Amino acid sequence: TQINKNAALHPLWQSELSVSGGTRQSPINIQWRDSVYDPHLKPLKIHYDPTTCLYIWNNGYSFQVEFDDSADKSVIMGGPLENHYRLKQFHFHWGAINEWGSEHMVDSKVYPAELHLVHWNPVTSTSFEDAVMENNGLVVIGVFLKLGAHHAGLQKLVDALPAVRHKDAIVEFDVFDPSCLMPSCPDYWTYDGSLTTPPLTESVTWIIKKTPIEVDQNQLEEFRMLLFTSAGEEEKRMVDNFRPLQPLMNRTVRSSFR
Ligand SMILES: NS(=O)(=O)c1ccc(B(O)O)cc1
Ligand SMILES: [Zn+2]
Repeated sequence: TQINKNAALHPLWQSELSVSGGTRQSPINIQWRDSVYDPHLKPLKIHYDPTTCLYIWNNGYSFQVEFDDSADKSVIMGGPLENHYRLKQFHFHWGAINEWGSEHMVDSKVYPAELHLVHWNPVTSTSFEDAVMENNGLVVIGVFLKLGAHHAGLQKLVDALPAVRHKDAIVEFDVFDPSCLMPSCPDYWTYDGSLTTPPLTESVTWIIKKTPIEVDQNQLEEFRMLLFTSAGEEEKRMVDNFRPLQPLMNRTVRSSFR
């Protein structure tokens, strides 16, 4: 398998080679012209219950908002999916500057940040942890962030970031509807891939939204004030927490739009 040229990006991935024998690793560069329109792809249906939001925490490589996934309250279905999937958490990846930060790219265009909404299949798995190891146990929706207008929905998240500045910090985050982070355009690409951080398991159906959401400079800069490090340690700013591009190998990216 291809050895990542710039794997020495971040301690988390420093020792990383492409998962030995990995044939469906993520992220990838989506070549628009090579994607294949699939008329059988249905519209994605999203029903998030804002009261299932639990807390926000700094896990040492991103900030993450966790949801109560003990019932089918916040679910997605349709699109390329055969059944419904439960929302477990969402998090972001971003750069030190606006010139890079996203994990996926579109025709080699990189965005300053990327949102991942992580869901698991309660029909074939009994828990998220099981689903991580299951073929197609997970669905991650990727949404690109671009520099532009202030995002009022995101600001509620941004206002909580100072409280989770250090690794392992956690703060209650009671009512939040992540649908507000979804672009209104229904168009997406979909392909079979993997987690982009260890364990890098090849269990993810990726759904990448074509249209980015806009956030402003101050909001991006708040992301960059988070720390990889715990309280008391020498401070390391949490930036560039994205994985290098992985080879497409024998995969086709399908599009829901012509
Ligand atoms: N970055 S990602 O969405 O591929 C992802 C999601 C979940 C986990 B995990 O729960 O370990 C790791 C990476
Ligand atoms: Zn991610």
